[in-house]
Amino acid sequence: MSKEPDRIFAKPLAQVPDFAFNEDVVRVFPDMIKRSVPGYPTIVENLGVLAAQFAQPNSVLYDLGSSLGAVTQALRRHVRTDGCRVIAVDNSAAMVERCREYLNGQDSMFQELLPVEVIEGDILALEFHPASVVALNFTLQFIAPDQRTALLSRIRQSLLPGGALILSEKLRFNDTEEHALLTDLHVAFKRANGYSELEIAQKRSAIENVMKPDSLEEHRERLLAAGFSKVVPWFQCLNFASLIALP
Ligand SMILES: C[S@@+](CC[C@H](N)C(=O)[O-])C[C@H]1O[C@@H](n2cnc3c(N)ncnc32)[C@H](O)[C@@H]1O
Ligand SMILES: O=C(O)C(=O)C[C@]1(C(=O)O)C=C[C@@H](O)C=C1
Repeated sequence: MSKEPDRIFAKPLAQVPDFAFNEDVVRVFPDMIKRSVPGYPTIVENLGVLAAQFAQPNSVLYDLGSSLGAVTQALRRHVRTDGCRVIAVDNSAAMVERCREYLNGQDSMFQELLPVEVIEGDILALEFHPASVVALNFTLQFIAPDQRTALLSRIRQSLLPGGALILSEKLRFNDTEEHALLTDLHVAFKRANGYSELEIAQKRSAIENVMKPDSLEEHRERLLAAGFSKVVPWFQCLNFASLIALP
């Protein structure tokens, strides 16, 4: 994986453009996400462990909004169920190109990995195969809020008995004090990871129009409305959490 440090917002920008998963972001993405999302390495590795418990024989495991394929690689490290394959989907051409290179690298280092297909496409337009595991790892927050229930309903309909959706998101909090505290602590996390006040402020304005976090209560209600029967949070670090939703 690229070790290039994220300096995208280090210099003052006359106007901060909306955040996009373009070539510049792709180059620094492993560093950016690790320094920005508290608990990210733990979530990704354990997503593989969880997936191994839900994977059903001869089914598909989806990594939706796969970026550079970190989740896909974890699925391939942990899932040994017969006849499973991974489908990774992202609508950023730059991400997909680099993801394919990284997965070729994983194939050349390890044997007996699950087969994988990387699709450049919109997850809102995807025809789902019967699936046992669907991962949305920090992707739903970039989907327009009015499209989220429809997407989750389609995922629910594709899920086989015994399968699961694993949904990781940045959270907002209905309680004003809780929201302020966890937001401040997230800024402290970024500062401790070497981001300057300018970088933190410019990144905040870059993502505010394109990334719309929900509260845990909103996630739970929406997942139940989409037909899931049970929602179980399994990880939270500051204002980032991951949930298991059962069909
Ligand atoms: C924060 S990143 C996901 C990180 C990745 N899952 C990981 O764990 O490393 C969000 C990704 O979702 C992708 N994305 C956003 N909207 C999408 C859509 N409608 N269809 C497909 N991919 C989308 C972006 O291109 C981006 O790569
Ligand atoms: O909330 C923030 O400040 C972030 O930087 C979060 C976040 C994310 O959750 O996806 C935003 C964009 C990048 O993909 C990496 C991290």
